Amino acid sequence: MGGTFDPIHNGHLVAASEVAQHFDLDEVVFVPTGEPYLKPDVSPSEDRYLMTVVATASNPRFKVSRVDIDRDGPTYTIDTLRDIREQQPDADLFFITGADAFTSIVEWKDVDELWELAHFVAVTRPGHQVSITGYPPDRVSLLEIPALAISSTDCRARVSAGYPVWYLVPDGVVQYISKHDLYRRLSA
Ligand SMILES: Nc1ncnc2c1ncn2[C@@H]1O[C@H](COP(=O)(O)OP(=O)(O)OP(=O)(O)O)[C@@H](O)[C@H]1O
Ligand SMILES: O=C(O)c1ccc[n+]([C@@H]2O[C@H](COP(=O)([O-])O)[C@@H](O)[C@H]2O)c1
Repeated sequence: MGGTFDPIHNGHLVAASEVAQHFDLDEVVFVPTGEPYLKPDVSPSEDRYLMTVVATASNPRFKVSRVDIDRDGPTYTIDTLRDIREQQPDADLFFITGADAFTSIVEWKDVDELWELAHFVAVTRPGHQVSITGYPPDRVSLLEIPALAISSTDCRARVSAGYPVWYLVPDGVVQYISKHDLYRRLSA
């Protein structure tokens, strides 16, 4: 599951857990982006990586990969999947996206090759419509999951405005945000 995770929140974790259960996955690898070229002004990748480590630590089936943050340049999923394929040549790969991310996939780099490297799972997300019609049916699935209307944007705005993010993000992530003074000085 790729994401900017700025910060990781319970919507991400529920999505990963639901997909793992539905597709009987051995593990879910969270891959924080290095340079998400469509998102300006993200927090340092090490902070986003460490929050992802903290958030996933209690689940033995959840892992975190550094492939995107250790690669220079803009982050493209085609590179993510090639790197993970190289590390795990025998794995059957699934790439998890929310409804909004899946809808933009036609604009992603080398989109036609993506289907060869992984099965894509689009999960439902409140406020976002999604359809998988027209995509390769054996390589793309749609999964309805419990609706959690949480976004990283909203979490950042809440911290900036002095509102709590308890129970929107895991406890360890609340503590990380506080200790490292993240999101206090947003301009918006
Ligand atoms: N509440 C949610 N339910 C389902 N999928 C989600 C949810 N939040 C995020 N996702 C999906 O998780 C992936 C990573 O999301 P990302 O890290 O960009 O979080 P975000 O909440 O969308 O962030 P931002 O608000 O900064 O755009 C994307 O595929 C996104 O669609
Ligand atoms: O490959 C691309 O061109 C591409 C364009 C936009 C997003 N992605 C990937 O989609 C995932 C979710 O991205 P985001 O920006 O919604 O956090 C993350 O793994 C990104 O690297 C990938």
